[in-house]
Amino acid sequence: MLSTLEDYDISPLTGFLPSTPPLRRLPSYYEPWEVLLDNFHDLMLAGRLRSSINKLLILDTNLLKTLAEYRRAFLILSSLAHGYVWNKFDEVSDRLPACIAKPWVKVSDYLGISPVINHAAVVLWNWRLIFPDKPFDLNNLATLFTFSNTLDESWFYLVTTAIEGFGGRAITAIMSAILAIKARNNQNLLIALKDISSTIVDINATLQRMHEKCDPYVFYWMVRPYLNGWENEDRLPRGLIYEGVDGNDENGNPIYRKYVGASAGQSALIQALDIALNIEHYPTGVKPRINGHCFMKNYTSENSCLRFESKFNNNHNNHNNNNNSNNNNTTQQYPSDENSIKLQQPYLYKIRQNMSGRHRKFLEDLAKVANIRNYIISQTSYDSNITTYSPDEDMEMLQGTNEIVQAYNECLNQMKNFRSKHLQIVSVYIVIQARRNNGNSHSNSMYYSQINKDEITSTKEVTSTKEVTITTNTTKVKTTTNKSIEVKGTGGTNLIPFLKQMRDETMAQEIQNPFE
Ligand code: HEM
Repeated sequence: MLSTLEDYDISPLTGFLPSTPPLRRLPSYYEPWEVLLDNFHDLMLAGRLRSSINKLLILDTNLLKTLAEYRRAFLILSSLAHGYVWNKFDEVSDRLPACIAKPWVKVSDYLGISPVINHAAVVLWNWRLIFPDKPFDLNNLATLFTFSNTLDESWFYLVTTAIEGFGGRAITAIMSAILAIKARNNQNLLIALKDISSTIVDINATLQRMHEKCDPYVFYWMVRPYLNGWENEDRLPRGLIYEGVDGNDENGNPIYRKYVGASAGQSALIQALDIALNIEHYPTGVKPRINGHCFMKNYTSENSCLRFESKFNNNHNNHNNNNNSNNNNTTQQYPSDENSIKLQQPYLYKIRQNMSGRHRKFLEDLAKVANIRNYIISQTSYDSNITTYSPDEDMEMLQGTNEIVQAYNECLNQMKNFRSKHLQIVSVYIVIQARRNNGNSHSNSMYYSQINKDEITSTKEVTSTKEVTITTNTTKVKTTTNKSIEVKGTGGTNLIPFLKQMRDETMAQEIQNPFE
């Protein structure tokens, strides 16, 4: 059973965003952190960000009192940490000094979140209202911090913040749908489904505005590098040392941690919609199978994959292979009991560690009660021969069910539209940018296009497949001689097949309307 939204730190008005704008300054004890953030860009430009951070004293996190203060502390420490590690004017650092690492781990523990930059830090807890007396709206939002000090980066976060702002409506409608099903009130269910789909329409319209003020070049080359984590990261193959936190292993070597960085894929809102609508996602290259055997490699438990088959025999398990560096036995993620958690897209589970603990708990609890699709299917099997209703009442019920099926399918359709638009965005903001590095310059950015060529640190040819891997300071691109390109996502995912499958799985849940 679900607790109250408040227990999950969700607002019926603002969803996963805090119900009041995030705190803009910590109490005076934490002024050294705040001052460093105030001067972040100047210090970086002057080549003094790292040396200034190195001089910080280790501050005591016990003086943080409220949730808002913890969130602000998380934003500051994440920004300073990622600025320290990925500082564009220096070599990448594989160690984070204790003055950041120790408080960051403590604050993260409190929030139930991994100590790495995430969607919550840059989107949920990184905004203010320009006119505080005016409503929450994309045209009334500003960011608190950006790495690149560009309007493009602000816009990238704020479009996403505005999307999260629809979370209040979406979650309220989801809760209404669940209550309506409990009360077997189809009229209320219909209203709730229509609310959900109209909310997704607004989300999609907002997503479309990304192009207005966020230049793909700026995003890819000046922003994205700072959002990287230290897992599946060529420049930090062992991860990052959190000094003063983990100590050394039995051989006396420092212990490294690995985490994936920030991605809007960590939006609890989108995952909540998927869960509520019973949209199921599977490992890339795997599709459900009604009866049969699982052909996936690395699965020792036959039970855990009975319902699945490999779609592409040799290209089926990118996400598993890429995302289990802390977990050698891939079967551990999936209970063999099919009636509990089904075999799911592992990356989506993994990135829940980058959501706050209470939001993660909401998704887990929601999954236990989400039954909209099954309920609607049960309604479509209504048999007029065995009811005692009059023919008129029968007809009314059939029409009602018909409308509910259509309303549910429309929700799926809007989720598919979201994913189609998102795929276009990813192509423009990532894939085309990655290709640009492969020889083409950017007309407006001579300086950076020059840097990009200079940044190429190695190329490796795999002669059998004619693949060339180009490694730069900011990305890794695998290309073939005919210029086709494979680009990785935050979690090391082969992102286009992953995102396309996510889109296709959305419509796979469409309910056939028996009344049409
Ligand atoms: C310039 C804009 C954007 C870019 C370049 C982008 C890029 C990506 C990439 C590369 C992934 C693959 C997984 C990963 O690397 O984590 C991804 C996944 C995802 N992104 Fe975005 N994204 C953008 C904007 C947004 C926005 C505004 C949202 C809204 C919340 C969003 C929601 C998602 C979701 C939910 C996923 C998981 C896959 C899915 O559910 O279909 N993205 N994104």
